[in-house]
Amino acid sequence: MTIVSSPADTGPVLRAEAVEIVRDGRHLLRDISLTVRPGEHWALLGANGAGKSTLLGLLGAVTHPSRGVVEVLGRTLGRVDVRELRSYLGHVNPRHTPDGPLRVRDVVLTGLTNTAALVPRWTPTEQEEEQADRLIAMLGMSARAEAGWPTLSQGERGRALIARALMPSPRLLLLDEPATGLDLAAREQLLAGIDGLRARHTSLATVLVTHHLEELPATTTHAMLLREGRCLALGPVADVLTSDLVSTCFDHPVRLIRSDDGRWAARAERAVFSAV
Ligand SMILES: Nc1ncnc2c1ncn2[C@@H]1O[C@H](COP(=O)(O)OP(=O)(O)OP(=O)(O)O)[C@@H](O)[C@H]1O
Repeated sequence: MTIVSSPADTGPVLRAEAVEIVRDGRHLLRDISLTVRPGEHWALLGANGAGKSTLLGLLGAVTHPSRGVVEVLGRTLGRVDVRELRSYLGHVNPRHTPDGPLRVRDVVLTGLTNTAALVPRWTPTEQEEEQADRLIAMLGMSARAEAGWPTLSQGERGRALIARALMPSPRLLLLDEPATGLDLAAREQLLAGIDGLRARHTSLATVLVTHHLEELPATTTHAMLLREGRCLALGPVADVLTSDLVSTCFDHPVRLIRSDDGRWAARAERAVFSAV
């Protein structure tokens, strides 16, 4: 599989400059600037309501900024057909609900038309069918390819939705809390799947939203910390994922631990009570 088909194949995959989003007179995002290059894997972290999903909506060409500039795959929002632009992106929304009694392979194929159901009178080519089967295999789902969507576990759905998002061979994959609702084994399988995907497709860029550091794949290269709609810090993970910055971000003292396998864990700092 080649992950190359999109406008403006060179340069940053995403660029936001001095972006603001205002709704009902309230700033949901303020002064956000960010550049994502091919091969970078960003984590977007912040407490509930910090603005992560709002920012991902901008980066996925779903919404427009109130002020500032957003370029997605080299195209400036506001000057481009966003529906066409979106067809070049992979966007994994764990709340995606397929329309109708679809099998896993059908749901993956709907990634090509970016629809909830199979488009009437649309028939995938042989190559597209093969692509779907390759992606299903890559995400470890071959044994469930013929299964009906309602019979899947949450973890299986998560992996099938990543395969769906990869159908248009995107250069950019956006993942909105992909581990939500997964049990321990399913989460670990999902993270291994994301690590494997990044290793195989070295120019793919990803942005993953979460509020749990334990849900970050080891291959995460960069992070942005959002707090109350503002960027608290951004850059390589070694600079940004520190106990001090994460404590400020979540308004709670935490100790950050990075284990030998490259994964992170956060522990709340306990208050020390002295005996009287
Ligand atoms: N269309 C809208 N109009 C008004 N307020 C909105 C709108 N969309 C989101 N908000 C508010 O903007 C803030 C940021 O929401 P957002 O969903 O981006 O946060 P988040 O960081 O993804 O949170 P969570 O971790 O809880 O999912 C929240 O206070 C939310 O209520």
